[in-house]
Amino acid sequence: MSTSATPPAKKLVDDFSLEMTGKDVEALEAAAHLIPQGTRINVTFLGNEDLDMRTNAAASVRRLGFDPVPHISARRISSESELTDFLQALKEAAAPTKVFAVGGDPETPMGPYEDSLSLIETGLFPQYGITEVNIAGYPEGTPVIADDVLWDHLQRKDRALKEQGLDGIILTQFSFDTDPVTQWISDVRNHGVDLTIRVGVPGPAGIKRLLNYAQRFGVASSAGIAKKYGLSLTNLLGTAGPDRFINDLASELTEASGDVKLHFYTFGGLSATAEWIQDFRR
Ligand SMILES: NC(=O)C1=CN([C@@H]2O[C@H](COP(=O)(O)OP(=O)(O)OC[C@H]3O[C@@H](n4cnc5c(N)ncnc54)[C@H](O)[C@@H]3O)[C@@H](O)[C@H]2O)C=CC1
Ligand SMILES: Nc1nc(=O)c2c([nH]1)NC[C@@H]1CN(c3ccc(C(=O)N[C@@H](CCC(=O)O)C(=O)O)cc3)CN21
Repeated sequence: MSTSATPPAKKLVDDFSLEMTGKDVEALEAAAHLIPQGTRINVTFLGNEDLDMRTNAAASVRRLGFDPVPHISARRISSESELTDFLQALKEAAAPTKVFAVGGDPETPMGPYEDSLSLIETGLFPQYGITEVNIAGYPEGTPVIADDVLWDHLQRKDRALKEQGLDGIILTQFSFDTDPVTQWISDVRNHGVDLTIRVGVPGPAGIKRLLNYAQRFGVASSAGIAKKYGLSLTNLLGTAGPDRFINDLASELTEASGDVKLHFYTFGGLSATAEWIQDFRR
């Protein structure tokens, strides 16, 4: 159950995107009737899945009438041929026009690509039918990368994409607090970056799971933030959804925020998220 969306929040939820893992193909089939045709569905690049699972998941997204956005994690790619094999397999199975290029959590790159800029700079994406590259954004920063490095790379990726005639979108790490998000959106614009921003929000999920992921990814979840979001620290068995977060965010955005949309991290709850969104928009 969720509280309902304010009118600006309804607008913000339009054209949302979702995320699935390579293990979620059956879950996507079950949830498909709840999701508008053409919706962007991202396919994660987790370390415990292989290229076939990811390709197969992207193919199911396409087959069910959605727009696949496969993730490519630079540091998890062991060779150039692994990258081109993956791009070729994706093209044949799912014909994606969009990818999410991200650095990847491994401390040391497993092959020739240290970061997402190196993936973009291979110039390979347009050769495989990709017209839009999504890149990561961190409203709260991220523990392993210094802020000045993040800003520098954001600007360089923006420029590299424009030079290749590729569209770009920023997809953000999830957050439980809208304050750093709205501040960061304004900072992005002040850095001269005009790309559409998809703010990452968790779908409804168990509080324990949400707090675990937050800790793993360096997302703030202090008692004050948890309370504001609706995460009860005394009821870890409960669940929490992003209704307050989305209503707050919608009320804090201004003309100067530019184009802002939402991306839902489903964390194993694809159907629950799709149902939650339907309910929230009603
Ligand atoms: N936001 C998201 O949804 C996701 C984020 N990530 C993680 O976010 C981090 C950065 O990715 P991007 O923003 O695309 O950065 P990026 O690829 O644009 O790299 C920016 C700078 O940070 C360095 N860097 C990247 N990953 C690093 C790491 N794991 N450890 C130490 N230095 C690193 C790069 O060498 C480069 O100098 C990675 O750890 C990535 O795995 C991973 C999956 C999803
Ligand atoms: N730094 C960083 N690294 C990431 O890998 C990452 C982020 N940030 N931000 C959020 C996204 C979304 N992420 C995830 C991570 C795990 C599942 C997942 O479904 N994992 C399990 C099943 C669920 C569970 O048991 O918790 C799996 O099957 O592997 C989904 C999305 C990874 N992502």
